[in-house]
Amino acid sequence: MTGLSVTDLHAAHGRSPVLHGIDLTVPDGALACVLGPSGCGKSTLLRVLAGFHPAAAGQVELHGRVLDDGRSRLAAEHRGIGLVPQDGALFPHLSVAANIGFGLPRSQRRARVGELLDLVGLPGLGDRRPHQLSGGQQQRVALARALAPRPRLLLLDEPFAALDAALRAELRREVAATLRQSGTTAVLVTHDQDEALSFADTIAVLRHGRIAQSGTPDELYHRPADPAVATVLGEANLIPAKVAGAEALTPFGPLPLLESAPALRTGPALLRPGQLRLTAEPVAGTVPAKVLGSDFRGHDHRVELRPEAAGLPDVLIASSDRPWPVGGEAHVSALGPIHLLPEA
Ligand SMILES: Nc1ncnc2c1ncn2[C@@H]1O[C@H](COP(=O)(O)OP(=O)(O)OP(=O)(O)O)[C@@H](O)[C@H]1O
Repeated sequence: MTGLSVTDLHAAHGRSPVLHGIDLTVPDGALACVLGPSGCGKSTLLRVLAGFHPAAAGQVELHGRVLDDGRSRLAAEHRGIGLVPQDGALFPHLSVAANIGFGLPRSQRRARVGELLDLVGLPGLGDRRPHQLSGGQQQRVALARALAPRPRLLLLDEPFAALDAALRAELRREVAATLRQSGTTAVLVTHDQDEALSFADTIAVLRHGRIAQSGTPDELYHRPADPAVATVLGEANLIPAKVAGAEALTPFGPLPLLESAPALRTGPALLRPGQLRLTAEPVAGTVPAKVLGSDFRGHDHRVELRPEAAGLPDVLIASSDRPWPVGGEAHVSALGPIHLLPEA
């Protein structure tokens, strides 16, 4: 069943159009992510969904009920939509329990607040004030407060942006688990591709107020529609390729194709850093390269290389399980399958 359905949605700030025909479908209970750079219209989209900003045209529907069709709109307080803002926006003078129970009928408050404190992993902290909590705990309270009235849709506006990297990763895992446990349909907006890839069942890439592509994280990462989407989802090496039978001819030799019947015959092929292998000695099919940089990232080393072969980009990015001496030589080979993209 469809939870949220957005059709040909347009919105503007004054006379400046910001959203130019957004189509977005989020199945009931699914977690969706809208990924895009600053200024592409993410917050405007969330505000239209929440009912704080009017649609200029198009339609927003939640569980079959029209919320806005560009002419009439349902007031924000009647939409059953929760919002977790970037900074949590807790009431500083109220306890954690009072923050969570703020919008609830008095009779339900105690039981529901206790349930939510357990759900977000903060049992026993109901009497504290927000300033007595860490940043991550405050965001969990903001999530609990948004979930308290059992919203039909939860909107999350870069809710982890202010947290440090380790806590951000941990909290988004917890939040995704909490939302799945409560069966809540949710839309998260972010400019962080790791967040989108790890959080969502479906990702929509927003570019200049238009959805450039939507699909599962796996589809978008491995089969982006164009070079710009490829880059938004993570580091991308784009190398020239030409289809020949079941393979593509590339400067790394013939490589198998991801699609059995590719739509394109030539074009840049996508190789993620993990698809490049480095060896100290040349072997069949390797391309020599100079090591420009080697950075340890915990789980791997990001190696920047300048290939010494015609037809390749100036810089290649590889992922390696060991560091490579900067200024030294490495030999690069590529692993298929590869996916062809239209020219940028
Ligand atoms: N209140 C406003 N009045 C006029 N223009 C606005 C207003 N709010 C946003 N805009 C413009 O609309 C466009 C989209 O802004 P929006 O805040 O939706 O983008 P965003 O993707 O959420 O950006 P960020 O990630 O930086 O928050 C931008 O060009 C912005 O300057």
